[in-house]
Amino acid sequence: MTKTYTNILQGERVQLPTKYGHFEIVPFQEKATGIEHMALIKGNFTAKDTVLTRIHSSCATGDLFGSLKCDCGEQLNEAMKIIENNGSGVIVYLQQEGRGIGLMNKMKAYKLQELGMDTIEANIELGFAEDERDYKIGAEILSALGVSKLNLLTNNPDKIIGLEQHGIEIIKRIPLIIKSNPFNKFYLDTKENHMGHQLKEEKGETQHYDN
Ligand SMILES: Nc1nc2c(ncn2[C@@H]2O[C@H](COP(=O)(O)OP(=O)(O)OP(=O)(O)O)[C@@H](O)[C@H]2O)c(=O)[nH]1
Ligand SMILES: [Zn+2]
Repeated sequence: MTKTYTNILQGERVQLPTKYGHFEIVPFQEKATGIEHMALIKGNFTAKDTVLTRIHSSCATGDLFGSLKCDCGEQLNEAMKIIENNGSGVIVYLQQEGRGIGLMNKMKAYKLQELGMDTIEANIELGFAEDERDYKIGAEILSALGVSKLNLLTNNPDKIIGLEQHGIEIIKRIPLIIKSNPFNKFYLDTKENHMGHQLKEEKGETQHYDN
């Protein structure tokens, strides 16, 4: 049954057995644009629970094809494993390809990176901000699922700010650090040194390595 919220429609929630564990999946559609997102859900929670959550922006190259140029695919798989082990949690999968610039532009950005630019310079050269995403729809999807307090799996401080701006409370950040490889080392270094991503071990925080 479709449910209607302010900016989104929520579709049918169904079972999704995966190689990482048994989840449920539910689609969402933005009313204004028709853009579709989805949430992967494990277990039961109530409004007062702090829910282990990953907000993941789509990366077709990494998530579908296992690209080694970024850490997205491994982060997604790792988040599913962590939530499965936890027994409950949510992954909100947002259609925000290329940090919100879309696939055509992301490939233009990759071409510029082949010519020597870093991931930020390439976006700027194309006339975009370094990151075009916002987390309003992500926050609305969480609200639709009855989630308002999170332990958030991320290295990206912008996600915390972006969700808090839309009424979601972040209780704890849990790093999601993937070992670098020769193809993504420069990209990960750029995220750490110029985009504020926290990719080093912090005192008191649990590390997750995908080996
Ligand atoms: N424009 C652009 N986008 C990229 C590039 N490499 C990866 N992406 C996109 O970057 C986004 C990464 O999303 P996430 O993995 O959710 O988030 P993140 O900002 O890396 O933060 P984490 O939560 O720490 O993973 C995806 O939308 C990818 O498609 C690139 O070189 N240029
Ligand atoms: Zn990626």
